[in-house]
Amino acid sequence: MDVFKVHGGTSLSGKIRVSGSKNSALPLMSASLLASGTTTIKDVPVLSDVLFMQKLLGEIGAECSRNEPHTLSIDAARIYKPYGDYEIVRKMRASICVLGPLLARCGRAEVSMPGGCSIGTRPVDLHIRGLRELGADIRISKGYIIAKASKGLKGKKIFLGGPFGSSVLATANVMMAATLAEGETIIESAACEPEVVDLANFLKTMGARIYNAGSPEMRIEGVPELRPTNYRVIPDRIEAGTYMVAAGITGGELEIDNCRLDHLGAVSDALEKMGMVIEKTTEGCRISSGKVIRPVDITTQPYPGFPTDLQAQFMAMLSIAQGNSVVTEKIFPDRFMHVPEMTRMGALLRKEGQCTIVNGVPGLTSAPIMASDLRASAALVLAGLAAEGETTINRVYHIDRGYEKIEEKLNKVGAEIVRESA
Ligand SMILES: CC(=O)N[C@H]1[C@@H](OP(=O)(O)OP(=O)(O)OC[C@H]2O[C@@H](n3ccc(=O)[nH]c3=O)[C@H](O)[C@@H]2O)O[C@H](CO)[C@@H](O)[C@@H]1O
Ligand SMILES: C=C(OP(=O)(O)O)C(=O)O
Repeated sequence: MDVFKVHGGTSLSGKIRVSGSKNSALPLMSASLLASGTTTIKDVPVLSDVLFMQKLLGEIGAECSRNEPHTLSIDAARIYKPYGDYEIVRKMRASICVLGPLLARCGRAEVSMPGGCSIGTRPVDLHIRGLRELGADIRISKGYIIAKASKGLKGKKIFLGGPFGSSVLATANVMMAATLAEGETIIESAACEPEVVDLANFLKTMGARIYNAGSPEMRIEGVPELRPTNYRVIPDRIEAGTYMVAAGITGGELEIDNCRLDHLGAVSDALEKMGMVIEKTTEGCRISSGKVIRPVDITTQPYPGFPTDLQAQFMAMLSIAQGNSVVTEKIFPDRFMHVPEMTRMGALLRKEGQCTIVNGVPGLTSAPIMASDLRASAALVLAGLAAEGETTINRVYHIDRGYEKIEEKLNKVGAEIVRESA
């Protein structure tokens, strides 16, 4: 298992390029199963999650190949096994996204209950409820979701809200299945995340009829079939937000290319309140640190609210702010695995229910620490960049799920991170 040795204390400066979005690319790859033929997706990041999805699609029968490093071709002419094996699906939450397309195209699917980051309980009841509403017969057996729709799927008005609001991947699954259903589907309480809109745009280029994606009430008119397409994935807003924090936590200045500021409204707002200056550039943005980091309260919410996937990274920066902040997690109330690790680095954090109170300290100190999940790992890298001395981060395989060459990108702008095989 690889470890990172992060030598902190240097201000970052220079230009960094954000990769294509992981959370967009993965559902797009599954959606390519909806059409017989070869779909090409550009700007697909090279990540372990993408490799897992390629493996899963390959076992289903769709051949994946990369002509260029970031261009992925998926030949879904034949599907010989509408099946998602536990050994792959347990590794990655997004693998549940093959369920809707397989059901719509083959009339049946058998997919293991998914895994993903250890960030608390992650049920799939909304996925199942949505697909059942479209007429699928679904049962759970031995950890597998077994779905059948021998007479096809039928459009319907479906309420997809759960106890924590909308669900990104349940919206994706139901939307994909509904593209080939008979008649009209309306998804109420649909997720509005940019990745959902990207998926809708992708499906539209395949011939799907989708209206109002990005609003809580989305409408889909079913069509008899979809065709393969060529498409470019949107930039990864979470990776961009992570690099914005990297500039702030090191008192530096970064130009961030391939970044959509319009997807980062709540994030930019929080950073500006913390004293950062953000300017739009043709390729993305330039972000410069203020004289001090000011505290700010953050509450994670569905888009356009503050993203849960940046909560840990912001906590790292708030831990050295001049004052106290409250971080409230409203999407995954237990997503605080980074708290004990940051505490080992001298952060003053007190968890109370779904909040963590952050008492800003003048600086962090290095320590051996353990990455527990993807975004917690990124947050620990950021904390390591700000800390005096050398921080050793164990289990960085988590970070390889969602950040392409993070150490190379950060080292180019002045960081000192060494990857070692332990
Ligand atoms: C691959 C991918 O895109 N992952 C993202 C996606 O995950 P994912 O789509 O799995 O997250 P959801 O949007 O579904 O989760 C939102 C909330 O709904 C709950 N819920 C979800 C499904 C369900 O059937 N029942 C239910 O109660 C969840 O426990 C959570 O409290 O959105 C999350 C929230 O923005 C992000 O943190 C993840 O990075
Ligand atoms: C939680 C994440 O991923 P997943 O949903 O695949 O676990 C993430 O991208 O931060």
